[in-house]
Amino acid sequence: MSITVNNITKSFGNQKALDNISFSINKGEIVGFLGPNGAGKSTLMKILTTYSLADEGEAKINEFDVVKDQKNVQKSVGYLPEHNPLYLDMYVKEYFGFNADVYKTDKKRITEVIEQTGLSSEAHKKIGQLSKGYRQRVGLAAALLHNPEVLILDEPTTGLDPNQLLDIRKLIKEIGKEKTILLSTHIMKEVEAVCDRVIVINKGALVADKKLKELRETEEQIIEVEFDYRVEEQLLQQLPNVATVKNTGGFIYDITFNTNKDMRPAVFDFAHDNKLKTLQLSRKNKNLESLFTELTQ
Ligand SMILES: Nc1ncnc2c1ncn2[C@@H]1O[C@H](COP(=O)(O)OP(=O)(O)OP(=O)(O)O)[C@@H](O)[C@H]1O
Repeated sequence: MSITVNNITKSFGNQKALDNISFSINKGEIVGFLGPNGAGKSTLMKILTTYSLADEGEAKINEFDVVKDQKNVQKSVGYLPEHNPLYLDMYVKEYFGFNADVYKTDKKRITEVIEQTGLSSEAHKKIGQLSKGYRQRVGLAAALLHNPEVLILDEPTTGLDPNQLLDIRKLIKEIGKEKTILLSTHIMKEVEAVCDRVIVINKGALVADKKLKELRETEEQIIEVEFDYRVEEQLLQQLPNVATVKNTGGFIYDITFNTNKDMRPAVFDFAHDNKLKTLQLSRKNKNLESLFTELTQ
């Protein structure tokens, strides 16, 4: 296992920031750690990277205990903290040189990470002169410098413009081909774009741990249909697997089904059997964003 979290609990005063959290992450997975503000994401990430201690439970990175074997944990993990603290007066290369000295890393890695994170054109500049997207790249490069197997990224795309956001997501996905990644975010779309699996926490408790594929399969299906005539909603309720029926205006209906099976043919046959004409018929999947809202409400 690359990351193991066993019954971790952490309180600040009488507030429980983490309440008995457990999960494990296999080598090579890219996992989204999703939760609203104050859910406890950063707190757990600080515990995993040895910056903070849990009150109860245990956690391991690459089988090294985060309390008993801190040095090996720090060697195994690269961490991009929230707000990406950087020395703005340093030149990019100078900053990596400084980090390489602190972590006793081979300086050859500097050129490698500059290339890997697409920083070549900016490497001669001061960090303070860089755009936010490039500063994120510097943070990522610094986390990669000692070539760790596991990366822990705390909200790596917050505050980026849409283009920078896409670039950084692409870069993380690329890096994820070689590393295990746990990245925190508020945004379900980000998880969809980058991750294979999502762990959702809310108010310190784990509320979901699913592969994206599974989540998509459990989604409800909504069929939007327009007939040429009014239909009693009760009649539509008789279709198999119907959860709800809603008239959304005119002769248009949103029918929600609790099944993965494509229900468009059943709706089409229903219209035919009831001597109705189908003017339009489309399937909409309940999006993952609304699923997140439900889980964290
Ligand atoms: N050092 C601290 N002292 C007191 N309370 C803290 C401390 N660190 C975190 N907390 C509290 O613990 C809870 C969890 O905070 P945490 O920063 O882990 O949430 P988060 O999910 O990372 O939120 P965000 O998405 O806003 O960054 C919050 O209520 C926060 O105020």
